[in-house]
Amino acid sequence: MLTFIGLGLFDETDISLKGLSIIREADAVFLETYTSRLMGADIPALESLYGKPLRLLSREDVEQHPDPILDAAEIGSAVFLTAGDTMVSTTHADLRIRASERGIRTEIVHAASIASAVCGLSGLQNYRFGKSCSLPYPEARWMPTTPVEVIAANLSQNLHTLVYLDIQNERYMRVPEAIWIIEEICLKLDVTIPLYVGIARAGSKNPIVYAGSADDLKFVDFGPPLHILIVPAALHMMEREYLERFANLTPGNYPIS
Ligand SMILES: C[S@@+](CC[C@H](N)C(=O)[O-])C[C@H]1O[C@@H](n2cnc3c(N)ncnc32)[C@H](O)[C@@H]1O
Repeated sequence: MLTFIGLGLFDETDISLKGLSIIREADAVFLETYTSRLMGADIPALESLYGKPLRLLSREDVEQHPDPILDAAEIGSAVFLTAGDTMVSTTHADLRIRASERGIRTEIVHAASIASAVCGLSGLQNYRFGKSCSLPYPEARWMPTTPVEVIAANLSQNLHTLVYLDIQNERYMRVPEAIWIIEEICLKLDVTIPLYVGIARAGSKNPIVYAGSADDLKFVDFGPPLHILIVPAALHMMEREYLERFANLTPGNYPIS
């Protein structure tokens, strides 16, 4: 049996009671830390809550060499843990398919995801989001323009864009550096983004949400990671009022629908 369990957004207390009891009964507990992280909990805190040692997995372990996970699930009960919801913006559907091909039963225990948390924190309506994108750190001369192409396509259809920010080992992309990168790509593609919403530490006691132009947000201190960015389409009246109340948006020169 292989159970995919979401850990929620910030620390060890964000897991569901259902998820926790399955982990406590499990024979093998795997945790992947490359798609997202619980920034408010370290590995010893998780192990102490679960009463189990964790086996940490890299992207290669999951995507290229998943046999140790599947072997454990074949002979006993294995759990596969991910921050957020295990099946949101991750590649874990592939692992579930591989398990099924080997005749291993699977189940999912859902959890809060950044994809839904951003709606509550920003007031931007869930049904108005288009395709999301990921923003990688540029490397040497490599700076893919795809994220801005996705944003521009969404803006042309009056849809919001959720931009996931890169995580590389202990390096976490912050909102201001993401905006610098996006604005540089915008210059190349001749795209204008009038408004951004930056969010830090969703699920913690002190999430930060700021809305403003690139020039406003490039210099805001959002504090420690994780961070995420939204490029809103033209705002509905209630979205605008929400951002003014909860995200320091100053009434100004941005599109209203
Ligand atoms: C690829 S997504 C994985 C989403 C995860 N499976 C979920 O359902 O929440 C990871 C990215 O989402 C953003 N993110 C995840 N959790 C966050 C949080 N608590 N606060 C702010 N941003 C977060 C970061 O940009 C991070 O790099």
